[in-house]
Amino acid sequence: MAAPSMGGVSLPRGNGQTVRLPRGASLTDLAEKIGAQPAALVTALFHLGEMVTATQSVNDETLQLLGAEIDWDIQVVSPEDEDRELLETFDLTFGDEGDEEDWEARPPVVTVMGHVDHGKTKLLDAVRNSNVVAREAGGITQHIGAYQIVTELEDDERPITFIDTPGHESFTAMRARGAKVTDIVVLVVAADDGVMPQTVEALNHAQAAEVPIVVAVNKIDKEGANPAKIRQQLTEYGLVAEEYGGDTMFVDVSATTRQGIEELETAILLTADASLDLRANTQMDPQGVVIEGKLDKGRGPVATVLVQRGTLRQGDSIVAGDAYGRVRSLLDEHGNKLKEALPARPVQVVGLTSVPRAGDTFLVVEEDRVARQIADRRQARIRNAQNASMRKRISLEDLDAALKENRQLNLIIKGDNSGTVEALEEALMKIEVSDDISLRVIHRGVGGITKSDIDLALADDVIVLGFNVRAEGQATELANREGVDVRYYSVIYQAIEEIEAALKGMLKPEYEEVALGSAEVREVFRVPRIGNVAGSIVRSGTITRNSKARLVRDGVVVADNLTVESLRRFKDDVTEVREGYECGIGLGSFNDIKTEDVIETFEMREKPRA
Ligand SMILES: Nc1nc2c(ncn2[C@@H]2O[C@H](COP(=O)(O)OP(=O)(O)OP(=O)(O)O)[C@@H](O)[C@H]2O)c(=O)[nH]1
Repeated sequence: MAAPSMGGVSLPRGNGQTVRLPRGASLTDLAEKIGAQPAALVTALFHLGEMVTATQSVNDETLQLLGAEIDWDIQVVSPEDEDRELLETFDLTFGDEGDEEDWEARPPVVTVMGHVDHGKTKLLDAVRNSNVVAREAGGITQHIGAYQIVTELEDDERPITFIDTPGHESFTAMRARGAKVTDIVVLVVAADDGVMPQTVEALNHAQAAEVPIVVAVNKIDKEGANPAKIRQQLTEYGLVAEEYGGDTMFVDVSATTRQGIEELETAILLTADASLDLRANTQMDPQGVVIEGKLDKGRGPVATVLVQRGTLRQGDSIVAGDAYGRVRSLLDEHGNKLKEALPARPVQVVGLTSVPRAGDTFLVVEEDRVARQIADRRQARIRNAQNASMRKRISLEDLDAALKENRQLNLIIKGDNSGTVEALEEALMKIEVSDDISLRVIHRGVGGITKSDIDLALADDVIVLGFNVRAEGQATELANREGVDVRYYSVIYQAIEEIEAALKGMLKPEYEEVALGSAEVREVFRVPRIGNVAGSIVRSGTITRNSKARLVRDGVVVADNLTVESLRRFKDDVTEVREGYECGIGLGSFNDIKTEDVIETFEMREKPRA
C-alpha cells in the first residue's frame, strides 16, 4: 500500500507487522525501526492528542495507540521481559514455584538495618555467637554476606538466616535490581540515642518494600537508655508497639550483655509465623539470588548465593547473572564443605568463570553449554545497554511518561535540618494541579544525599530534592550514571515553584474544538494520482487548507481525523475559501466521499488553564 499521510506527513504503514521496542523507548527509536521520520511520528501523535518530543521516552500505552494508528503492532519489551524470553528459549523460567506438594517450610531471611553506631554489627555478632551451631563449628566464622543460625529457644529450635552485610545499602541495591531476598527487617535503634535520620531511612526502605519490621531497641544496658521513648518516637512513623495496641514487635536488647537476644529471635519467628507463608519448593531445579561476589586470590570468583528454590548441589551447572560455571564446591559460613543447600540457605559457590553482582539471580540448568549461552547473551545485552545512551530515568523535563503510568510523582527530600525538611514537605504536599496527579514523599531526612537515597530513587523512579545539602561523591556518581534527577534548593518557594511548574507542564494540555467551516459535497471527481476530490460549496465559515476535518453523511460522522490536504478554486490552489463559494477539497488518502456529504473543518485550540 502506498504511504498514506497523516496530518500532511507521510508515514510507512506496517500492515499489522510487529515491531519490538524496549520499554521507555522514544519516537526516534521507533522511527529508526520502522524507517520513518521522527518528526512525522511526533506529528501523528499530536493528531492523536498527545504531545511528546522526538527524544522523550514514551509510555507503553501511547506507543500502542500510535502503533494502532499507523498499523504497526508495537510490542514493548522490558529488560525483565527480555531476560524471561531468553530463559524461555531454553525452556527455563525464574521464580516459578512449582508444585505446591513439593513445598516445605523454610527459615525466614532477616536483614538488620539501623542508624550508624546503633549496634548492627554487634547485634549480628551477638546473635551468631549465642547459638550452638556456631560454637560447635569452632573455627572463626567468616564473613560471606549471610549466615544461618539455629535458635536454642525452649520450645523452638529453628533456623533463621541473617543477611550480614548490614545496612540498607545492600537491601536497596538488591531491591533496585528486582531481587526480593529479605522476609523480615530488624530495625536497630539505640535506646540511648533515639530515632535518627538513618533509622527513618531504613524503615522507609523496609516499608516501601512491604517487608515486616521487628524493632530491636539496643543498648538497654547503657545509662540513659530510654526504650519507652523509642516506642513513642516510632509511632510517628507508623510503627506502633504491640503493648500500645499496634502490631509491631519491639524487643529490648543489649548486644553487649546479650540480654534479650532470645526474645529477639522469638519475635522474628513469631512475625514469620504470623504474617508470612515461608515455604519453598525443594524439588525443582535450584534458583536463587546472589548476595555477594568477590574474586578470591586462591579460589577465583566466589559468590555467596541464597538458595530460594530447589536444592543446590556440588556439580550443578549454574548461571548467575552473566557468570556461569559448574559448582566445584559449596561452603557454609564456617568454611565447611556442604553437599547440598536447601532454600533460605546461604552458601558460597566456587567454580564460576567470573564474579556475579549482588542481586543477580542464579539458576541451575541441565548442561554447561546452556549456562554459557545464557551468560553470553546477558553479557551482550549489558554491553548494548551500556553503548546505548544513558539509561532513561525520569527527570523533571520528561516526567510525563512516568506520570501517565502511575499518576504519581515520588520525591525524596533531604535537608540541613528537620524543620526545613518538614516545612518543605508540608508546602509541597499543598500543591494541587490536578485530581489525577499526586505527589508522594517516599523518604525524607536530615543530612546530605547519600548513595542509599539514590538507590531508593532508582528502585522507585523518584526525584531527589536537596535543601541546603549536597550529594556525597559516591551518590553523585551513581546519580549521574543512572540518570537520577537530583535538584538543589536553598529557598523553599523556589522548590515549590519548580515542582508545581513541572507538574503543570506535565499535565496533558486540554484542547477544545473550534469549528471553522462546513462544506456540502456536490460532486465527486476522480483525479489521477490524487484520488477523490470533493467538488463542494462552502455553507458556513471558511474552509482552510491543512485544517482538521471530518466527514458527515446523513448526520453521522463517517470519518474523523482527516485533513484538508488540497484546496482548489477552479484550477488554482488556494489557502482558504469562504462561505457561498465553490471549491475542490482533497482529503488526502481518504476517498470515501459521496455527494451530499458534509465536510466540517475545525481546529483544536489549547484551553488556557486556570
Ligand atoms: N553498651 C553497649 N554498647 C553497644 C551495644 N551494641 C553496640 N554497642 C557499641 O556501639 C558501637 C557501635 O556498634 P556497631 O555494632 O559497630 O554499630 P553499627 O550499627 O554496626 O555501626 P556501623 O556498622 O558503623 O553502621 C560499638 O562501640 C559497640 O561496642 C550495646 O548493646 N550496649
